[in-house]
Amino acid sequence: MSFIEISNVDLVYGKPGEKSTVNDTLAVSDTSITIEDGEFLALVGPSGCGKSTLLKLIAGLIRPSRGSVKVSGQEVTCPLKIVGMAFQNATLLPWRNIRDNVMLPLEIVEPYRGRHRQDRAKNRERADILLEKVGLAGFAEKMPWQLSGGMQQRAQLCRALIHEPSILLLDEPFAALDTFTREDLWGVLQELWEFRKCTIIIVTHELREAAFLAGKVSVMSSRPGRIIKTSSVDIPRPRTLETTFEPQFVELVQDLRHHISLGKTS
Ligand SMILES: Nc1ncnc2c1ncn2[C@@H]1O[C@H](COP(=O)(O)OP(=O)(O)OP(=O)(O)O)[C@@H](O)[C@H]1O
Repeated sequence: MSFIEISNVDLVYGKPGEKSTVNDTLAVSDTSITIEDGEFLALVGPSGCGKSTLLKLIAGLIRPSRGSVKVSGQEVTCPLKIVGMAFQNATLLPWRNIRDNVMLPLEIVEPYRGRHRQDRAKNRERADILLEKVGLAGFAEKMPWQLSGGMQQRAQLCRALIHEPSILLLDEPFAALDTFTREDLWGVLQELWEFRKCTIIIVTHELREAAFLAGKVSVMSSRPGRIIKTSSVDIPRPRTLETTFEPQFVELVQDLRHHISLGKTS
């Protein structure tokens, strides 16, 4: 049994509670994939092929129209508490300082929620450890608008990890950043994964990002999306920017690009 098992899943977006119509969107079709505990998987594919939909299915935010999604052998039927998520734009609350933003999930997710008041000092310490890990020591008391986009994205990663989720889902988390900041954050995320060892699934359009970060990269076809190829990234860690110029890395990126082009025409 794998940690996450997606088996023969179809997902149709339609009007809730209404019969299916020709206007419904078949987002993913007959999609299967398994992900092991502690694995770092990247999902790549053409725009609109259903990558974010797969993340939502794993998080339990939507239910498959057909097939099954299981985590730890259990069918996913509601939003999972063991999931942390981060998206393209850092959505930090502007009226809270960085530390209080990072601590937000502890006020919402059980079992932390019930103990939040008595554990406040301990939780502050947990937030500060994570902030230090991503290079934001000393910024805990700043407000979000006092930080650059890259720094806000670092804080968002801390917020996604504060409740120690077993699964971290990242939907194009660095897409809004410039190339240099983005490449810096690859290193930060790689370190966070080494530190926490949770299962990470990242959706990205940047094939170098996928190859740098992941242990396995799955390519999806155009909509209705399905997995057309999964490649292992057998490049030793920790990976550095120099790694991205090595022949093995360049070949992998070219191969991924080739399969995405094939998936567009299939
Ligand atoms: N809530 C929704 N209602 C109706 N259709 C939707 C909904 N969410 C997504 N879709 C459609 O489902 C398809 C897959 O969308 P999804 O966001 O999963 O793709 P994606 O691969 O993540 O796209 P991108 O790379 O452009 O972000 C798209 O055609 C999209 O328009």
